[in-house]
Amino acid sequence: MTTTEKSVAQDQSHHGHGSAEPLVSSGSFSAAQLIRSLPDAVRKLNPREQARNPVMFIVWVGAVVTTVLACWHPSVFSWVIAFWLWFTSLFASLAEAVAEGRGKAQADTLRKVKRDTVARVMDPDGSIAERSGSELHIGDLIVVEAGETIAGDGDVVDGIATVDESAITGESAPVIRESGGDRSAVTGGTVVLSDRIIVRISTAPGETFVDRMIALVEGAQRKKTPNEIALDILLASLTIIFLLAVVALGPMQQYAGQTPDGVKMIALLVCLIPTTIGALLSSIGIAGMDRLVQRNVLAMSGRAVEAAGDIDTLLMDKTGTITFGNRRATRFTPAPGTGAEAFAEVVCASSLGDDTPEGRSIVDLCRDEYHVDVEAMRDRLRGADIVAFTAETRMSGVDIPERDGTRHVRKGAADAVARWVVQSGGNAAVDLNDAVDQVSREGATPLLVASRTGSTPATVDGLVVLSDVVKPGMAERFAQLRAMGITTVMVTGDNPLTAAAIAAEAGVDDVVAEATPEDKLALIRTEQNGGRLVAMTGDGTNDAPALAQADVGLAMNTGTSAAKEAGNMVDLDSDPTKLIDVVAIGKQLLITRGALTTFSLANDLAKYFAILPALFSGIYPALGKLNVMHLHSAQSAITSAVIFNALVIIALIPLSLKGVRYRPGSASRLLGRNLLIYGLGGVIAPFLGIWVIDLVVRFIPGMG
Ligand SMILES: Nc1ncnc2c1ncn2[C@@H]1O[C@H](COP(=O)(O)OP(=O)(O)OP(=O)(O)O)[C@@H](O)[C@H]1O
Ligand SMILES: [K+]
Ligand SMILES: [Mg+2]
Repeated sequence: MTTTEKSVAQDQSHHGHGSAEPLVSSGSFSAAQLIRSLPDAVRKLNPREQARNPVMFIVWVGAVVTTVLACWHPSVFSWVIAFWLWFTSLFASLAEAVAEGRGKAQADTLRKVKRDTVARVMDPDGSIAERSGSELHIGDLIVVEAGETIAGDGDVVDGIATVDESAITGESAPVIRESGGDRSAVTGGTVVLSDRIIVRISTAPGETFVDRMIALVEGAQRKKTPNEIALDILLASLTIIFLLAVVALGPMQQYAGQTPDGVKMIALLVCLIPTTIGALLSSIGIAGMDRLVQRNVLAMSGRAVEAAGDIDTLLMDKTGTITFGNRRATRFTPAPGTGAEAFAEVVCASSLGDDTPEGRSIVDLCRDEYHVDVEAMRDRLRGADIVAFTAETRMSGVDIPERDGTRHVRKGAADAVARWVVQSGGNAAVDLNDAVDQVSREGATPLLVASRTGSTPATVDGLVVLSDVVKPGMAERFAQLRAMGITTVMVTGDNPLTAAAIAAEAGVDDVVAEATPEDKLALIRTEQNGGRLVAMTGDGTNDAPALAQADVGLAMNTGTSAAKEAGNMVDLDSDPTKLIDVVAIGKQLLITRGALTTFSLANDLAKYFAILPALFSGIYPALGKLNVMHLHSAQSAITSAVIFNALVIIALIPLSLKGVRYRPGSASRLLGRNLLIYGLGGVIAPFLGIWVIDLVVRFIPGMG
């Protein structure tokens, strides 16, 4: 076994792990995190930071004004309220600081990966110059050999190597990176273990994958999602309504012959406005992203995480996503009348210029099994025109100038080659059709090989069999997706029979074969026009348009740079069924936000009714009868409410970070259950909490 083969085996076994892991890892949380984040939370109390959150900004302004009033007319009551309003602001900042703090350690680890490396840059004339990794430009070609660190992100344009990506993926098994195929992307900071590759730099220093990962885990570039903005607007509107309602109390009190008390009115306002969800909203979002990072998925936008929670359809490509993606030639079948050796010569000619992994595996088979003199063949093909493989033509080949006219050789998908044969007046309906179907039904990929010289009709020469292996554990994971209400569709450029065979083995719901990149894109648009949210996973450059169009575009880390750039998520483990976790985490995020919003609003409403009787019984004695909890006085009631309001934030930080439990099931039942727990709980909690706090607060001197 060569090093390369050995690591392929490791690569494959490592993919298998994913299937046995739990559905959603609940985030960790410890009280120590609260203490550690305290300095950051204090830093967040500056007005610029506070102004980003309308609800909490009102609390902050309230705390400032109350402090001024307390200095002006000092009283125990004013000072107690001022203190607890500052605590409210601090607790809210703490929620965000704790959520952000969890990414900081990870960011520090990643920074170590980013240390500057010297790159050997290949100039157009072939000479090599050493340059610092931070001075690389897009398009530069760098040479990396065994034992060296890759200086920047890019695609392998020449060679094949095993690469240690553990610094980024945490996975110790080396992976293969090679030119030409869908496993060409390399990440700056990873280490080449064997062989030598030439990499074309695809990202500018400072904007690399690791840079983006650091920004992501630190939450530095976190933007509010449209849903969060909508909720912010709703909360701000509620805040304005309550502000007006509280201001209107002033004249009412004056009318009743009392001087309005500024501190009391500010305290009442803070109790009424939705501070709980206002304080926890951003930490819920950050925690969602963080949970994905824990699962080795990098989400480039919060919007994608939310969309994942509502996905209806999942599209996947076949090779490299459902299968391992090292499609290799395993046997040749010549057409009747063509000799095995003659056929191997033709196949070899068609593949010598084909720089895809499939093409190289064909040349290997020609040399090893059919004893073709590959070097002699290479010499003979010097003046020939290479026809490179494209996903549109689904063919590759070569045009060789010969004495009696140009000899055209093509190999590719059976339907594409058949069309090429018919176009030149040849007969594609050869005796190989049964063999093609047979190979396809096994789930292998048949490539037809055909040729013609000058203007004579083309003939089919034979068949190449490419084999690939379905990643283990697919069927049960797709069954889980089905239970979540998600339809799985395999879209592949391969022929319908092969596609159907692999689809059956992998257990997907639907399959689309012979799809070009445009077809994949069109399929997503059709789904989206039908009002469905679509996720796409893929690894190839030909998947990039679809990855960009999908609501959730999950690119495999093994894929090409183009795919990783186009998608809005990257799975470092390159496991398409990871989408199950992504969906679960997205759903959990939406559910958690819904639950805490329900709780917050119910809570505020209940607080109002809990303290109203005690507050106004001085003005309207009849209200005193409604003071069912026998709160001590107006002052103690409002103080208790403010304290309760602040403590609720602290109490709910763990839930906002860990998320509400999510199990696949009917959405309406889940909604009903959450309304019951968080709606009813939100109504009852303030009555209990304020009653208990009031029992203590009443002993503070000056509480009436
Ligand atoms: N090097 C090659 N030369 C000629 N034909 C090829 C070559 N590689 C693949 N093909 C043919 O082209 C078809 C499409 O390949 P492509 O890699 O574009 O598929 P795809 O759309 O990415 O689908 P998937 O990745 O799911 O197989 C293959 O099924 C195969 O028949
Ligand atoms: K409140
Ligand atoms: Mg592909």
